[in-house]
Amino acid sequence: MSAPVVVLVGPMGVGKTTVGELLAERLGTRFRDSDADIVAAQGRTIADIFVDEGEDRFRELEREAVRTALAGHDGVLALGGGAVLDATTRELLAGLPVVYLTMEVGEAIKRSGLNTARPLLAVNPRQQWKLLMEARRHHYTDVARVVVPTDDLTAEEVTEAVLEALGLKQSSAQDAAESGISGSSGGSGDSGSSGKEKQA
Ligand SMILES: Nc1ncnc2c1ncn2[C@@H]1O[C@H](COP(=O)(O)OP(=O)(O)O)[C@@H](O)[C@H]1O
Ligand SMILES: O=C(O)C1=C[C@@H](OP(=O)(O)O)[C@@H](O)[C@H](O)C1
Ligand SMILES: [Mg+2]
Repeated sequence: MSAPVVVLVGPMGVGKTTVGELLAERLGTRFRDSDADIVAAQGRTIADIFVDEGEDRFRELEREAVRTALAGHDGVLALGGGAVLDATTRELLAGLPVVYLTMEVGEAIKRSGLNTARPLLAVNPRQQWKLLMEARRHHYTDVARVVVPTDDLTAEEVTEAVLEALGLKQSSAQDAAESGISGSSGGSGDSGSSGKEKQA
């Protein structure tokens, strides 16, 4: 049975979809996103599913979408921000290379606050985001192998930090060997922001 090489979790707008695509490119593997799978299967937007059938129904669809993706995908998988609310999903994530992308509330509002595609933030986004994080933060932490803060980083920088945090980044010696450069010294100027192992 295949298993994803990276699973991204974290709040709405933190960059799971964006960084997931970049990671898949860097790793030469495929990208999958539970929200996109739901939209494709349902032929409706996430916002329409929430309006037509409510959040509970969306969570059911999400549970099945995540289960299917976890069982049949060996690339990078981005989950919707609320997927970790489901206990079965959290169990399925045990032992996998799960990365929790984090950001502060101000950054969250910049990235997604005014985006009506995310119905849970449509009204009073700052307060909603804080409430959601209070309810979810411990789940993200529980399922994650590593935590990668994303404030003040570009999506490309977050991608590098994720690779580094999971030990998937080639050393500069390997990079140099593959690109035919010998006697390399010094890095690319890449600094800081590597992910940290989650505290027990
Ligand atoms: N590191 C980043 N810095 C600034 N903006 C970002 C970053 N990562 C993603 N974004 C932007 O934030 C928005 C939400 O990103 P997205 O990947 O959809 O997040 P998620 O899938 O976690 O909800 C998009 O407009 C995206 O371009
Ligand atoms: O956090 C959530 O409850 C949600 C996050 C969204 O995905 P992103 O985290 O990719 O924005 C999407 O699944 C839906 O709008 C609900
Ligand atoms: Mg997304």
